[in-house]
Amino acid sequence: MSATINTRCERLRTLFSPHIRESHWTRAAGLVQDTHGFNAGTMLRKCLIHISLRRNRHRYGLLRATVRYGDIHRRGATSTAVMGDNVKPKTMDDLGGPGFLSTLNWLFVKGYLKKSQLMQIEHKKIYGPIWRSTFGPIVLVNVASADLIEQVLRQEGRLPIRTDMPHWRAYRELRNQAYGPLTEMGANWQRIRSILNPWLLKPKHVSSYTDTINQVVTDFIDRVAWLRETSGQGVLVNDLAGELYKFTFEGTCSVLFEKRMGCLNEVVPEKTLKYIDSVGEMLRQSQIVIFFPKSTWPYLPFWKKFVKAWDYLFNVAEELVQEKMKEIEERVKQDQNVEGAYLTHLLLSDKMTVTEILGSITEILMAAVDTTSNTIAWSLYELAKEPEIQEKLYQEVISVCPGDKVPVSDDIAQMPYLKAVVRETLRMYPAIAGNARVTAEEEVVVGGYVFPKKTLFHLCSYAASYDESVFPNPYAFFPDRWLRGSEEKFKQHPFASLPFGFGIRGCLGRRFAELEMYLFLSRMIKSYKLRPDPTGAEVEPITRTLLCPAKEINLQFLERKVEQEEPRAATGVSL
Ligand code: HEM
Repeated sequence: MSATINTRCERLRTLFSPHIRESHWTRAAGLVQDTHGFNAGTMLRKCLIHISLRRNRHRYGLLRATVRYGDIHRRGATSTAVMGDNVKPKTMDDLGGPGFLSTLNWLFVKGYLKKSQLMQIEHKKIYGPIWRSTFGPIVLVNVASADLIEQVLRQEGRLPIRTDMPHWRAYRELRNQAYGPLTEMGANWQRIRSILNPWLLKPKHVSSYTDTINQVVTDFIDRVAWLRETSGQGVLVNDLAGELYKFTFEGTCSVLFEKRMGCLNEVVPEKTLKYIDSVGEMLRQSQIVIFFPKSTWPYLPFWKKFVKAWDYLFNVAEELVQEKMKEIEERVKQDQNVEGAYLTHLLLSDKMTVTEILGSITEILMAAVDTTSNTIAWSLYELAKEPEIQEKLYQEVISVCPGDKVPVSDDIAQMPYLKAVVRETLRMYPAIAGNARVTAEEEVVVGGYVFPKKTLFHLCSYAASYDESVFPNPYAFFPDRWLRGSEEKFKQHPFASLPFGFGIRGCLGRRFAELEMYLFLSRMIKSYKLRPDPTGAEVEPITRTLLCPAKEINLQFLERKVEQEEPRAATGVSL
């Protein structure tokens, strides 16, 4: 290494010594030697990116990380942390972005409160893929490209934190309830995830839920027939997302508690309807409460509604837990076998207190229902608009499961197009349009900026999954882009669409949700041809904490066995 570079190295080392470990430094210095002719600024960038991506080095290698960084840099996505020899790293204060008043203007005057997913795209156009914004007491750093999302996630630390969710946690403190996987943090979060994970994430356990899920799918198919006849002029199903909500609630309760709730009966129990309303209400109020400082919450009507909704969600879960405990006690008394499904395993394992189980079950049930039902609703909505894609899916399903054969989990492994349909739906309609991470353990470098510990990063998943440079023609529903061997799949960035999140803090219900969606779609497509709402109504997504349809999705279900002439004369709509 030349003397000049050595001197510069030492100067940079002094400046960044708290952030650079010896091993990182040695490696970065080696790189400078390899690429002589680079100036000290380039070297610094290499050092920083090396540090920021160090957990990445085994998988991608330092060279690729550096090349990636170079790409971002050339596109003007980040600002260099270097100013000749006067090296001054850029910080959060150097980031552009809307202040609090401007944010209020965007949300309440320009009307983005309900479509904040689109605000990600608009802000990215204005500020580039990294910007800072202020929401009441909260300052966050938004990252909206696959590269930058990767950089944040690779530095999430040993015990990742999504956000500290002060209002959700405050409810639990108010009512003396335990935190569940969504709200818990640190070592206790790790402990409860290690107990909750096996029966929801291990493939062999998840595939054991196939028959239970298939029974619920059968009931839903019957319900579709009933809805078409009673309220759909023989063909329509109105408010599909609402109907699917009942399906996922029933499916989740069957798997978690081995209990049928009667949600798919002709008359839906009052309790289920109230549960559905309470989840909606809690998510709506949650979005508003967070804008206000914690000290004002007790005086806010939004907070009271938020608390009331959570009370109901906890009450329903508590009843189910109590019931299961009684059932187990009875069986033990009668010397009967007490094997069972998810809740039974938790209760029998003795690794969590009953209060902890209640905290976790409430959150799991809440997290399971909206996410999966909306994703299925969007799949059906897109399939109805695209008869060719639907036909391709139908042909795949009947080639694996001809005649009356009901698909089971092993069959799904042979249905790549079905998986691509779900993947594409999740790209276009990610149930969580914006994920988050708080980098609690260390300072991090993202996009060439140095951020202090406890920075809250907003991962703009929606904007990233509509990035034209990763997904050409991003507004088109094109499942083929996910097929192995397709040209596009080859170029995709693995962090451009992460619908179930990432790493050890990733979705607890991913495998269960996927199985439920695959079984549902494969069976529905075998039974019915889908066609759009005869009125031609288009449905946009809105953000209500989760991404949801802005209005009812109504679709036509044409029976396949007795193929109907389409379109139905009564509708007068050409398809
Ligand atoms: C299509 C369906 C679903 C989608 C798109 C989805 C998406 C997500 C995402 C993006 C996260 C955040 C992960 C991260 O921060 O990296 C998450 C977390 C979570 N999900 Fe899901 N989810 C779905 C279904 C489910 C189901 C069915 C369950 C339960 C059976 C569930 C339970 C959870 C829980 C408990 C967490 C919190 C995990 C933690 O913080 O440790 N989800 N989900």
